[in-house]
Amino acid sequence: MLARRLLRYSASLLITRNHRIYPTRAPFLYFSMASPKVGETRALSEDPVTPGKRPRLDEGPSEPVTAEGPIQKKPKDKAKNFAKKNAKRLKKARENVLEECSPEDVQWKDIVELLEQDVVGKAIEEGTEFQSPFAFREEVELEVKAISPNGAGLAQSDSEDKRRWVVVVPFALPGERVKARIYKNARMHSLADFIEIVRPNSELRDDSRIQCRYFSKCGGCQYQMLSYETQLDFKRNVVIKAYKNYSHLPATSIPKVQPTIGSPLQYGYRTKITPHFQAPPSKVDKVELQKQCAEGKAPEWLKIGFNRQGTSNVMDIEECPIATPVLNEALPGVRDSIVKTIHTYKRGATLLLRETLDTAEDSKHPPDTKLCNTSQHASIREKVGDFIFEYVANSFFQNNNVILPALTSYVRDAIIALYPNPDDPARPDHLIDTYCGSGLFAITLSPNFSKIVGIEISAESIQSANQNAKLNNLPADRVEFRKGDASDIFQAVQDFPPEKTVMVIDPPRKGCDDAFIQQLLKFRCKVVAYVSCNVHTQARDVGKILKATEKEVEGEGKKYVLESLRGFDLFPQTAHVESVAILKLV
Ligand SMILES: C[S@@+](CC[C@H](N)C(=O)[O-])C[C@H]1O[C@@H](n2cnc3c(N)ncnc32)[C@H](O)[C@@H]1O
Repeated sequence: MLARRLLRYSASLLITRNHRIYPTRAPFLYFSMASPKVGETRALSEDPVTPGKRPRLDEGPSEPVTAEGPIQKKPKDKAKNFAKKNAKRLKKARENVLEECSPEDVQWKDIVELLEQDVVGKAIEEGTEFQSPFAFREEVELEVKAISPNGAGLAQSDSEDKRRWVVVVPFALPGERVKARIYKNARMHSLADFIEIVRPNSELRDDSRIQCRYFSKCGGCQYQMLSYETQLDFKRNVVIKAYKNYSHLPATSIPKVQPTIGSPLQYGYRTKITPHFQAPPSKVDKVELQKQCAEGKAPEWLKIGFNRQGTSNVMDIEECPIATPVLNEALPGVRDSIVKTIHTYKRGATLLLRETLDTAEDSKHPPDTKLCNTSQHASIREKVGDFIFEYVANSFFQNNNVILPALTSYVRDAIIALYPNPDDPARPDHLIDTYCGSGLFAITLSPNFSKIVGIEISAESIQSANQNAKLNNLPADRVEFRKGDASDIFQAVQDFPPEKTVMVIDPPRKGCDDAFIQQLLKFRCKVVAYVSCNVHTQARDVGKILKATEKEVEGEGKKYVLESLRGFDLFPQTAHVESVAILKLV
């Protein structure tokens, strides 16, 4: 009987606590939940939090579907395979060391805070940290206690035997009572689908604010029910918590986090969207499909859109209110063209819709007309204040154009504020823009610096950046872009005197590597402006930089201090926050 299945591991397992690994006794793991019915998958325990493919409750079973219906497997084999897979997953989960600053790690810290370290420590020692009190697909009522940086509510049951467990429920706010359905059990927590609000927190929630018909199903937005002011406050708290949890700095070294700067547009701001779709199921009758496609009738299995919340299942999306009007106008046509050609696809694909200024020389449109580009390799043009930027459609550029003047001028002003007197000989006038992309910071800050270099790993972006310098009439002997790995830049900038230099750092989500930080510490430029789309890795890196200089100088000489910290809301209605940290050598 599956219900009495006893999984025994004889080898000692390694379990992590606070990122330390230590051996423990070999645990016996009992699963006492009701046995799964044949044909039903159940997550007894899985790798913590990684949302993977899972059967959608509203979409029926997860078996491969053919034109004749689901392929039937022998029930006995299924149960056996399931138990085997589950045992493997559990073993992996127990051995899993969360990567510092990963989304799982960030959430785990909140779970520990909510449950309290003692409770978590005891469960780990007793080997019960994967023994969920909830069954797969169980519907539960929960009290939401906190909100996670990813925008999901962290909830607990008020029944005594289930209280020492967290349930992560999207679209639920602190102070609310919600109904949710468990779909995955992990270490000391479960993931659940939001079902409904039982008791709203009307101080925070007003559902009449929601502007998207897919909200609470699509995984794109989390905060449409909140006032914009509350969204900005939540994001400020994410910055505060990130520095508390990841910088390892004393509270006295962390300045008061300034209020988050909002986006001038809270809907219709996103200049790039990437809807995707899956290929026709292999058993589909291609001839029949082709006929259907020619008539422009979308087959039922074809979904073109974004991932459903918490899954990698695509949901059909016909409009996206956070995308610009130009992209929304183009979307139906792009979708139709896929419907008509879907029979030609052997694999799924991701579409690109990117807003661009019309650059055609023979254009009949008025100046500054915006168009939707769908080609991956086209040249995109946008303006940031008075500056012009061109870049290849599938390369990196910030996706909220309307906030960029505020973001770039904030970075400029925060640097200048450290040396307000233009005649101050100590005022730095050299700028190194690392991870520069197509030159956003180098070019927008160029009026305030006499010599500028940008470094970037993508040859295509460097080509765009050099072209952008020309487009903005910046001579090559003043502004130059060089292809290179940021970890290796300091060889390339030996003509930049550190005492005259400001450095902008804007790395990808994973932050800077140790090689980069070591070289930065050696170079020791006067000011560092660290812009980041992942405040957790930013906090980690800033902590490393400050601690290293503090240790080296031991109270003497120059060290970095964190002058200011502030979030920018590049993505309203979502939980994302961009963070700007200004460091000064004193
Ligand atoms: C977040 S984007 C910032 C781009 C630019 N600052 C902007 O705002 O448009 C990060 C950039 O870092 C580049 N990059 C990633 N790894 C790098 C590395 N090791 N060295 C240099 N550039 C890198 C990426 O190609 C990307 O253009």
